[in-house]
Amino acid sequence: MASPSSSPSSAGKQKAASPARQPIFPRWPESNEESEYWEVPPDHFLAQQDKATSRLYPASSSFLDYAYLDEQEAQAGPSRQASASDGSASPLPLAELARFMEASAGAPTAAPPIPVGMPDTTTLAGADFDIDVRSGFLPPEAPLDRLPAELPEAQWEHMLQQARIVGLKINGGGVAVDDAERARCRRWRRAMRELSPVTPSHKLRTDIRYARRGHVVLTFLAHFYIHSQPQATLLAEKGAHGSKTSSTNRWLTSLWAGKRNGMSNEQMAQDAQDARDELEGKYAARLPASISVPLLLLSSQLDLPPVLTYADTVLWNWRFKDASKGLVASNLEIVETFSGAPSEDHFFLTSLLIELRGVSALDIMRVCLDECFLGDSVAKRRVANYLDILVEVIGDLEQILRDVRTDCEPPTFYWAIRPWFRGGDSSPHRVKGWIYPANEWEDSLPSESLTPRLFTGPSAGQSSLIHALDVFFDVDHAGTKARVNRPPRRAVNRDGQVNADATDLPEDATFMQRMQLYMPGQHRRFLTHLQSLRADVATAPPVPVELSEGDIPTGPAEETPLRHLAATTLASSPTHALPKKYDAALGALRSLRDEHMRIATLYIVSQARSKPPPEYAALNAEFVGGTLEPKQQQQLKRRAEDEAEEEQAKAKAKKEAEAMEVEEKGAKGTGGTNLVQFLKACRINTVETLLGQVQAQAAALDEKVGEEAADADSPGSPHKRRRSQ
Ligand code: HEM
Repeated sequence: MASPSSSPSSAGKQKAASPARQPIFPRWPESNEESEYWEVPPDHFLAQQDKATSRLYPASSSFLDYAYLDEQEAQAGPSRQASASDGSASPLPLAELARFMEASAGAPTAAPPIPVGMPDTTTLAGADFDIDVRSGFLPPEAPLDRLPAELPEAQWEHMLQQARIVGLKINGGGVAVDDAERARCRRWRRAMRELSPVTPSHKLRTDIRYARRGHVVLTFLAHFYIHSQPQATLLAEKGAHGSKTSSTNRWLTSLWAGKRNGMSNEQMAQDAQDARDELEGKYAARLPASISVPLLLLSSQLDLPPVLTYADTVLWNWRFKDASKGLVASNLEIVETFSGAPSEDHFFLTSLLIELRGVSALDIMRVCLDECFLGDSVAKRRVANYLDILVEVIGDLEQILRDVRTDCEPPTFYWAIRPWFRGGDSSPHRVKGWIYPANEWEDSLPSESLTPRLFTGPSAGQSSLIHALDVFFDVDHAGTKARVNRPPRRAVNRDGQVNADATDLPEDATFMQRMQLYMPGQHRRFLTHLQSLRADVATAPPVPVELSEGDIPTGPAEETPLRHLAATTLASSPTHALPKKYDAALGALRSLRDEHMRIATLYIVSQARSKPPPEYAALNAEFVGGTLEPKQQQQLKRRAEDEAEEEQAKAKAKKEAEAMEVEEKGAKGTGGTNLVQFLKACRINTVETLLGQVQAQAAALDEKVGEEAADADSPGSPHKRRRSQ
């Protein structure tokens, strides 16, 4: 809470000082500012990504060298250099590509000057951050839903279409999948390996809509390729311990190899080898060059990691049902799914509709920020009114989220959809990380000589909208700020030095920060920009009762404009509506998180405790590639089920023992914070941002909702897994 000693005069001071104040941020974010904010450690995937790119194109630094690609491309269209507005032939920073495109498409290249002393909140819906006043974080035009046949990249579309025709199944499919189907899927994966990589053509390099579609297709192919392979772990583990399974399986594979299925001898031998290789996990975490080479390039261009992201599954994965009706909720449909199940469509659509409704939230944030910087009595009244509308909008977001239940079945979501999303950081049994050969030479190297790279799969936690709301209200996941009854978690010592050790950050903070790295570059920069809008706090920040002056964190602890205005208003006129409205809007955000937590409990935690439906029953490796009599199949199926049950019981006992140990130690997150704790922490961070007395009440309610799920934690919490990244 704003300390009464600091607050009464600060609004006045701020206003008085404003004419002399310089704009808080430049119109275009400076790259050094960004790199300061996002110090990417050398072993981070972004750094690795740059390395991979430079291996492929040695002349490039951290960005693609388009000149090199142009040279390579026989039928290049008008060269980039010729069309670049500055006439420079040097590599174009990739993050600038979209801006360049917008500029060349006739979008305004320069904004009118910002009056001195006023922050540039116009960019909250600015083209430079790829945010549109009508569509927010969604592109205003429907994304491209297919790369045209005349482009070389059409081969990716073809393979995606084939993936659906052969019916790729998660982990090779359950026990119901027959040999012929398995063989078809194996041949699809072989075709992916045999395909020569196509580097992005001129069209994809110069038209962002094409580049985005390319990323969508390649990331779907990547996840199809990795996750449709049979789970070979059981076999590998048992084989390593000399169990019979390995030899049984060899027998099955050779038995299967005796079937012709219309293949030549050579093809049969090849396929039998593939079946063995897949069972041994040879390709389990290694992308073929036909996917990884263009994916690394396009990812670099779009400033995204080379993995399926929220942008691929939601932001760029929709079309109009009827082009003439435009961007209205009832007129949108999802383009790509893995399972083809209506539940998956609805799952993505829920997020899409949230983004669409969120456009109003962005608009309100923008006008509020304008008013905050004026900060006079009229502005305060206006902000209070805008916050009323924001409560309604956030309420709508909650309703949309609640409605996910209408058409998305929890078991289908958990067993048939979610497993496709896993990134390389969360393969439950296999070696962590995926291998991305960066060129054909690397593709010929054995996996052991290449470094696996860790990426997280898509999560709506990558939605810039929710992050933007957090920043706007000043919800502090990093724990660097003092809040009522809460000292900053990242302590400042008596000498005033901030303990900047990242390992001290709570996991909810590192997760939220990491999620920003999976957003399209421009959206990430938008959040950085939004975070840079600080109230110019002339007076000392509030001092929590337990801390003395020397403990107050510096720098990052500055308040955001809205919170500052609300806090100073509370201090100077406790009955003013503004602080109450601020708390009410935060209450709506907390309520959204309450609902989200219920959803996560229903869709993940509860499902993880239940048995999978037969069609998704864990596949025993012995089924893979084997041809069995129905009686033998039954026997093996029973054995597989017994084993799965036994393993579940063991995992449960282990987890309980771990939980008890953690409780005894009173330590938090020794083995990584679990999913429930994580979501709960996000909600607590929201509650702690409240200014008023309602906080104690809200915290109590928080506990209650938390208890609904506290004892029901997912053994495979993705959050737990992410800790290793
Ligand atoms: C069936 C629907 C959903 C389920 C099962 C679900 C599940 C989860 C889970 C397990 C997490 C923890 C982090 C992770 O593993 O990714 C998470 C985080 C998150 N999810 Fe969802 N989610 C759903 C829908 C949504 C939607 C529609 C949105 C909004 C667009 C959303 C926004 C978030 C955010 C912002 C986080 C980060 C934590 C927070 O801010 O509270 N989720 N979700």
